[in-house]
Amino acid sequence: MPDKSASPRSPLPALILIAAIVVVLVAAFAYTAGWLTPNRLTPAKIVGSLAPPGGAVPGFRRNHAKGICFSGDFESNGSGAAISKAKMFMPGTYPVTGRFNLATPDPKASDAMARVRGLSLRITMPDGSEWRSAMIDAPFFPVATPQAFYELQRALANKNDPESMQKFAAAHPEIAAFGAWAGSAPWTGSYAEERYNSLNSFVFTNADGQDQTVRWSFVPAAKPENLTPDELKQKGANFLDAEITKRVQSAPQRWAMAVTVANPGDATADPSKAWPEDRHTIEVGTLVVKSIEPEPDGPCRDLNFDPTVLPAGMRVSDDPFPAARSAAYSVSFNRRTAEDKDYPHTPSQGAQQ
Ligand code: HEM
Repeated sequence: MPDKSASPRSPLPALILIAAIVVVLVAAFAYTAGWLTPNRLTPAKIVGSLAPPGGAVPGFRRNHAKGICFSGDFESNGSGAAISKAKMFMPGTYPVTGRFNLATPDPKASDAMARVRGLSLRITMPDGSEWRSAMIDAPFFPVATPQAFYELQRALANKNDPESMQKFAAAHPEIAAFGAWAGSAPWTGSYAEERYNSLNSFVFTNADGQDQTVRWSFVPAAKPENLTPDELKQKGANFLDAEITKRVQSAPQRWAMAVTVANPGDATADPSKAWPEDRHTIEVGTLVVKSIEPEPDGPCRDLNFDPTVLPAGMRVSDDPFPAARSAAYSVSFNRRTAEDKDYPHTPSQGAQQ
């Protein structure tokens, strides 16, 4: 018989446990939302910092907002298989969707004002795997960390403190080399005459399981013809789009893909540090740009050239940028595609990330 005189079990411990679980869940949510760490750098904050003076331009990329799409092929010569088992390094030809672009958050910026030009690529392999990459023509990045990139945007936008950039440069001396490059490097008159660099480091793994840390560049076949400052000034605001459209109509344009392997001790986690020129470099194939399509009707508009979309045989390294970029590009992609009505074109196929 049950002992009716015994007191019923107290519900208190169960209630305390439930309350504790609720507290942990609320704390996890608050942490994720950044409420407990207001100074933590979030992808939304970093993307917010990229707005031009008049505010973000709805419907457009939050950086590298001005650009033009292209289609073409990657012709692999097979040499890349020695360092990566990625399918795109097997001998063969693989379709490419890409975008030439300018490093500005303003889609109406004049081409003569944008110092940095970019090349974005998506190579699709027969098994459906993809390689995406977004490179620039600078030989190194202005800053060493994603946090410094955010602080740079804040310093550039800080109109209340005339010394904000001097203070930034004192705290981030690596920016001096970039300033020297930006002030002295020649300007060409064509996207086709630029060399584009990954700057970030990645790890390639070959079929034998050997890892090597690498960077890559796309080296133009076209000879760079430098513009004088006067010639640059006389160019129209959109001369680069007009030039590349005409040039590709008359002949496909080519870039050799060169993969550079790090030596032990090279700065793999810091894209503001170029590696010495003598590093082992393998030419693995050729990018052939065959047609140019305006961005509004083009296949690149609703692509996110997330640098962490990598096939088997490639992975991110100790470089913190690709992960930070991936998170920021996703915020930018989500914002711009949600603002579709503000962009001068509605894709019939819907957005793809
Ligand atoms: C923490 C550092 C960085 C941040 C926060 C950042 C942010 C962004 C954002 C928000 C976009 C627009 C993405 C979209 O809407 O699809 C973008 C595009 C781009 N970024 Fe970055 N970026 C960073 C570093 C870099 C680096 C290191 C490179 C080159 C080595 C680079 C090259 C590009 C290029 C070429 C594009 C154009 C991509 C396209 O055509 O869609 N960025 N960046």
